[in-house]
This record gives sequence, structure tokens and C-alpha cells, in this order.
Amino acid sequence: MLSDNQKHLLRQAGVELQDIGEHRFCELCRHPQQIDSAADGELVAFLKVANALYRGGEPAISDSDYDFVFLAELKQRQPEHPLLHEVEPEPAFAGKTVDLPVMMLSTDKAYSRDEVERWAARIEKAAEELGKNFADLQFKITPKLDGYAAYDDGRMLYTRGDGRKGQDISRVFERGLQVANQGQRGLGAGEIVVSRSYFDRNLADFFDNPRNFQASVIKEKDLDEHAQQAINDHAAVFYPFALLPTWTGSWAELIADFESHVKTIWHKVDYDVDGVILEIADEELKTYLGATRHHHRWQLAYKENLETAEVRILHIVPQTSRSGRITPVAELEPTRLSGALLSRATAHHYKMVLDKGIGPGALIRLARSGEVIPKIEAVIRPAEPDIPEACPSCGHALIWDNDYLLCPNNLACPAQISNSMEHFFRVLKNNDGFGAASIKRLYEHGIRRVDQIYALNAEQFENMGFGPKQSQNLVDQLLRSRREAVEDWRFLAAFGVFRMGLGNCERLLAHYPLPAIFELSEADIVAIEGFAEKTAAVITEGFANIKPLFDNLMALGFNLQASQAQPDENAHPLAGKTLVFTGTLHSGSRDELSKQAKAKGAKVGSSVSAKTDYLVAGDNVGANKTNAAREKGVTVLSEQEFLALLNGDTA
Ligand SMILES: NC(=O)c1ccc[n+]([C@@H]2O[C@H](COP(=O)([O-])OP(=O)(O)OC[C@H]3O[C@@H](n4cnc5c(N)ncnc54)[C@H](O)[C@@H]3O)[C@@H](O)[C@H]2O)c1
Ligand SMILES: [Zn+2]
Repeated sequence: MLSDNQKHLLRQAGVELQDIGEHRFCELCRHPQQIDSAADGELVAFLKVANALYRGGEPAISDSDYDFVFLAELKQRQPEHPLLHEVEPEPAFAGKTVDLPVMMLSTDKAYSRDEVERWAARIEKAAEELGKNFADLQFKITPKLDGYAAYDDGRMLYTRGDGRKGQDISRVFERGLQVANQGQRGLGAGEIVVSRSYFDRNLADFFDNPRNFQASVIKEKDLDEHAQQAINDHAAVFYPFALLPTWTGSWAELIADFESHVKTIWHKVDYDVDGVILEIADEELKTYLGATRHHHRWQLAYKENLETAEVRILHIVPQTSRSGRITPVAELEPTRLSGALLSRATAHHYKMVLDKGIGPGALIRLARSGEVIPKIEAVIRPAEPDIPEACPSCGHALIWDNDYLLCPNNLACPAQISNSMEHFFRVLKNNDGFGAASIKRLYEHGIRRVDQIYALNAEQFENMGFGPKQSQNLVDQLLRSRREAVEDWRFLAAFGVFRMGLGNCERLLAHYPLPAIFELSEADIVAIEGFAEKTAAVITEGFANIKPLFDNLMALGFNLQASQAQPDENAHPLAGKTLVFTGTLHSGSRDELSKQAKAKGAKVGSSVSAKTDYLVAGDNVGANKTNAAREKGVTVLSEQEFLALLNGDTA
């Protein structure tokens, strides 16, 4: 049963226990493998409760069960579920909520060298697109502190909150908390941590675990005397990531001795560490790579997962996805791994099936990983694969599209149509009842598009075989989905345009109002940070394809919240602009001026590109450089002109 404190935490976080029930929640904590039997709603409710307890310092299950059993199950059932693509929320305290100076996200995770190499390959590609030499890039490794994330801007300390808005917890500094390493205030993101050896010696009798202790340090209520003592003894500190022990080197150096670099950094600090963080140092490339709603693409957490299993494949079942790509799903001899029973695994694509010999009878190695789970890590003994020739859903002949087998029959393929309709309701999130089973029935009765679903009344649902109560509920849910406010980028993402997931939709609509997206040229899209040339063509084509459906749905009147920052008369003239500094500056160091510009909402790059707005040229800058910038459409400013802008004078 849950403790009173745990129940209090849930109330504080606004997480409803009745969606799953206390009894069922505790039963699943003790017997994680029973999650197989849980309904989707139960699974989601379980995750929300577990997360709220964990963030409040009272975890009910181990991290490994959370990641590899419950979260993994959700990934398998509903890969697009928002819980998987957004920062896990922290419960709010009574206190001021403030915009974070920078986005504080979760991290993308890797459990094998293979995954690390795939991440590096994406970095290499982006570096190439920016004209940078991958071999020259510096990579950094730091220990991944397992504490309580916070951000220190020098004036206040904030929690990570939902990644965009956090809460003011400056009180911990008033309680005497020091910055680790004799560090100063204002060093940005870090974690509140407690020395592992100190905890074991002095705190283990009073707190269940360090997480429990850390949560108590930031609570608004009076501080526990042992916690206060730990702060006085400087055993509990705020550790800014900038001060962490760091390994730095090129990719070649990193990968040549990967295990040993990781191990050295992992054990460098006397705090709880649950992995290492890999990242690149190049600021311009970082800006270019950007972030999803969940993690920065320039950063990767490497964790260890020692449990693997050798499993025999029974057969491979091809499945047609929403986009027409055929996913190879291997049915396995049921095998237990990290607490869960595995009976299926996926291969990336059919090229891999072909190359590695993933056929019936093959012996493979499986590891539970944080990515699409579980997936085939390695083939120990290959077997002749079956490569399907026809789409398993519509029978259309398949074609190869790079590494993927593709069903090109996207206008009439039942799987593609049904999966797209299901995707719409799932991404929109503000409705219930349009899962795979309902959609299948609707499809069987001739429904092909979501606007047709919105046109149905209760009687028509009943005629398709839905019960009377369910029919009324579906009608209510459709109405609710139109009335309840929904962000315009989420609405756009629901259409499932290739390459337009939640993150990209949000990024695009920060620049253009929703109706304008159909007028965008490829060049308009490329000009936005984070969009590459190749994808822009696919995106404009995708928009053209959804236009008729989009218009039909808009006519129904959804309650859309526009995300685009309305042109603000009072906005600072540097807000949203990208600057590059060059030459000798007199009013401050380049770092100081960058900081001031960033504080006004500007971005600072390291070299001029087509995305730069201003080149701030100090002394001793050659005409070649300024002319080249002007040719790219960049405005060249003197230091004085820049200072005037910084003061708020308009350009
Ligand atoms: N046991 C449970 O019930 C439960 C519930 C929810 C989540 N969890 C655990 O929480 C984790 C997911 O949480 P998350 O979203 O906070 O993500 P995460 O574990 O990926 O951590 C991301 C955070 O790492 C921090 N970090 C630490 N060291 C860093 C460094 N050197 N450089 C940069 N950043 C660093 C940052 O603050 C960042 O916010 C999972 O491991 C999961 O198991 C457990
Ligand atoms: Zn098909």
C-alpha cells in the first residue's frame, strides 16, 4: 500500500490514483510482468503515478523496471504516445512558476556502442551540412549525475519543471546550499546532489535513498535537521554541469578507447551517477541540430544494461506502418529479460533482415534498451530470411525505398489508412475511444478519413455494431476533441505528414501561423533552424496532400491555440535574431557581449551562415569578411550600432 506521504505527493502533483486504483498499482509494482494483462489506460495511469512518486522523492519501483518494463511496454503499444516524447513533468510546489532561461530537457539514451555510433553518424551528417570537418569536432564526456535537476541563472534557482517552465527554489541557497567545487552562482544547469559516502555514513538511517533526501532539500516546508547538517557540511551541493570532470577529444580518440574513457569519467565523482553524458562542444552545430520536445540532439546519455538474452526467432511478420514502410516484426520463443516476458522484437528494416540473415530459426541476441524495444542487437546464428513481395495488408507489390520495403498503395492500403486515422486521435490526445479496435470496425464499414468519423452520429455508430452506450460516448468524445483547447502544432502533427512530428510542427508554427503553412516554399522551410534541404521538399509535398482533409476539419471548428508569437510591439529588437561576433571588441569580452545579447533573446553563432541576421564587426576585420557576409544577406553592424540595438533602439 502507498504511504501517506506518497498519497500526499500524488495529490500535490494532481495525479489521479483512481485511474488505476491503489490496489492494482501496488500489485503491478510487485509483479511487473503482469503488465501484459493491463489495458492501455491502466498502463498510462501506472506510468503517471510512478513518475510523480519518483519526482517527489518516493519512487515505488526501480528505474530499471520503469524503463525496461513499463515504459518499454508503452513504446511497443503506442510508439507515438506523448509520454514518450515529452519531458516527464515534475510535480509543482506552491510557488512561483517562471520561464526557464533555456530549455531543460531529458536525454536521449543509448545502451550499446552501436547506438552511440548511430548518434555520431547523425552528428557527422549535420556537420557536413554545415560545411564542418567532423574529424575536427570536439566531443565531451561528463558523469551523468543522478540528482535533482535545477538551473541557476545567478539570481534564482529553478526546477526543471516541464522543461520550459520551472519553479523558483532559490530558498535552497538561502538555506546555505553551496555550489560544488567552490563554484560561483550563475553557471546554468546542474543538479542538487549528495555525497554518496556521506549519505551512507550519516543519512541512510533517516532517508530511504538519496532521491528521497534531495527532494526534502528543495521542499518548501521546514528543513529536516539532518538535511540541514548535510548542507552545512557541504555534503549536499548544487553541482553545475560546467564544473564536472570532463574528458574532451575527437571522435576518433573517443571511439578508439570508448570503454575506458567512459569508465574513468563514470567513477570520477562521489555522487550517484547513472551513466555518462556524451555531447559535442561546437555551439553552432548544437544550435543547428536543435532539440525534439524530449531531448537535445547534440547530447546522448550512455547507460549500461548488462542483461541480454539469446533467443530463437520463430518467424518474421511484416507489418505495414502509417507511412507504408514495412516493419519486420520477429516472433520469438518467449523469453524473460529484466523482468518482462518478451515474445516479439523488431528489426530496423528489411535491408537489415536481408544483410544479417534474420529468418525463421535464427538465433539472435536481445537486450532491453531504451529505444524502440525490444530490438535485435546482434545475430548470433543467421538463417535464410523471407522477404515479402506483397503488402500484408493490401496485397500490392512492394518496392524498395533505400533500406526499406514500401507499399506504394498509400491511397487504398487498409493498414496505412487505418493507422493514419488512429494516429490522428492518438496525437490529438484530447479524446478517448478511437484505438485500434474501434478504427478497425470503422474501416470495415467504409470509413476512410477522420472527417468522415466526425460526421457520424450515435445511430450510425450503432449501425456499425458499437453498443448504445459506447456510441453515445464516441459522439461525446468527438465533440470534446473539438471543444477542448489544443495547441495548433499538436493538431498539425496529428495529420502525420512525413517528417512533421510534434517537435518539427512546434518549430515551424513558432515562425508561421497555421493557415500559412500551405503557402510555404521549400526555401522558407529551410530558412528555419533545424530543417534541412532534403526534408523541406518532402514537407511541402506532404502539406499539399493533407490540404483537403485539413480544410474539412478546420470547417468543423477545433479550439486551436495559436503558438506563434504574435508580433510584439514591445519585443526587444534582438529577440529571435542570430548574431555572430568578429574582430576586436571594446565594450566587453566576446563572452560578455554574447551573454548580454542572449539575455535579450538573441542567438549567438560562431560563423556566418545564411541563417545569421547580424555580423557584429569590431576592429581589424577585413573587407573580405564583411562583404562575404553582406552577400549572404547578413547585416553588418559596428560595435556602436550593436550596443544601440542592445539598449533597445530599433535598427
Ligand atoms: N523509478 C521510477 O519510478 C521512475 C519514474 C520515472 C522516471 N524514472 C527514471 O528517470 C529517468 C528519466 O528521467 P529524466 O527525464 O530526468 O531523464 P534522464 O535520466 O535522461 O536525465 C536527464 C537529466 O540529466 C541531467 N544530467 C545529469 N548529469 C548531466 C550532465 N553531466 N550533463 C548534462 N545533463 C546531466 C540533466 O539535469 C537532465 O535533465 C529514467 O532513468 C527513469 O528510470 C524512474
Ligand atoms: Zn499496402
